[in-house]
Amino acid sequence: MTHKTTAEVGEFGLIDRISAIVKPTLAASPGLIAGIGDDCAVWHPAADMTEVASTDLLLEQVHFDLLTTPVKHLGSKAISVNVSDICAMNAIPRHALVSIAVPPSFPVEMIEELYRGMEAAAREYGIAIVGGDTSRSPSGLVLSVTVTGEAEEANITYRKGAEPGDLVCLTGTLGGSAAGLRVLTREKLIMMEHIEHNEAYEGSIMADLKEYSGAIQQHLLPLARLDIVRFLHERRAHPSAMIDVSDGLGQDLGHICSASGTGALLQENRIPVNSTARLIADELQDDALGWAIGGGEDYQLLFTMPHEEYQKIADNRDISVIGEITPKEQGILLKDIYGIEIDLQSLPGFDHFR
Ligand SMILES: Nc1ncnc2c1ncn2[C@@H]1O[C@H](COP(=O)(O)OP(=O)(O)OP(=O)(O)O)[C@@H](O)[C@H]1O
Ligand SMILES: Cc1ncc(C[n+]2csc(CCOP(=O)(O)O)c2C)c(N)n1
Ligand SMILES: [Mg+2]
Repeated sequence: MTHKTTAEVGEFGLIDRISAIVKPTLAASPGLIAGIGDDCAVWHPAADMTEVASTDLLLEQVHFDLLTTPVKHLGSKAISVNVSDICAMNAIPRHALVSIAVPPSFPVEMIEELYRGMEAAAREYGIAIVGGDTSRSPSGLVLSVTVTGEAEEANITYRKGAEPGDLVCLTGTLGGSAAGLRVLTREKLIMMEHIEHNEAYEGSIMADLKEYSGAIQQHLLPLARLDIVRFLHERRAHPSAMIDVSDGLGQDLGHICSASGTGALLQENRIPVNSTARLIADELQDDALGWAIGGGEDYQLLFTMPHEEYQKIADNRDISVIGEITPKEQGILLKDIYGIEIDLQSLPGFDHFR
């Protein structure tokens, strides 16, 4: 592969290349009037729909390590984590704006690969990438993605709205992303040690990561649960409150409970822990349930629903009932397999400043 520097193509040359890569996504926005190339993107929202918008930052060494993350995967993940926030409002994602700050040493081909990942994810979710911003970064790659979405006003689901007696529901499994990150970090450290001691790092000493792929995939390429949002719409089933699990089950359930003014009681034996995470926890002598509760980055949907409403979706094997909403005074508790109740808020979740 040849390597061009950003200095060779210049800012506008780079934007032209980016524009060409994301062009196929524009077909997803029939209401689009102007995409990349003017001071603003312009589109017609669908009639009678309410707009939602969300933005998230991804920083090198905070959200990703380029030694363990293929840039194409990173591009897809940057789109997915934002689409996940739109899904958490029970809305359908429509448009994305992507801003990047790039270190001068970063080859243009890697930026193109990053955008190929974004384009693939955008196609998967049916959203159009319609603009962004480009800058030099003095240290590390920075990505900022903003996604808009649409929903009928009555469908929009907030963190508030949970009521005592509602079931607490969760899509998919948890803990996979944290487990995947642990394996990737371990492999990186082994590689660095070999380099430090001037030893070859070759196939014979590289771990076979195949058996860990379920967790590594969950970490590098999480999928926003737009499939579940579409399913809820099809069944006309309305969650009373919803959030996506980005910082860990304990903390994100805490957000639903504090916004709704409720407590919750979860059953440990009902929490669907990723099976590869269990395998990895055994090997690393770590705790897969701890990753499920506090690891974060699984991007599953956590929602609450009255019993009658839940009957509309009870046949979906990918949605687990993990507990119930309780009055605020009862706290936010996890009943473990021995029947002992643990304060979920006392378990650590992800916090950028702690
Ligand atoms: N710097 C900021 N300025 C203004 N609003 C902010 C800022 N940071 C966060 N917010 C707002 O605070 C709320 C909570 O943000 P937070 O980032 O915790 O949620 P999230 O994006 O759903 O979670 P995650 O970032 O883990 O995916 C959101 O409404 C967000 O728009
Ligand atoms: C290099 C590296 N170190 C640590 C982590 C773990 N991590 C980073 S952000 C986050 C929560 C969601 O972030 P946000 O709240 O900003 O959406 C988690 C669990 C990682 N992915 N890569
Ligand atoms: Mg955020």
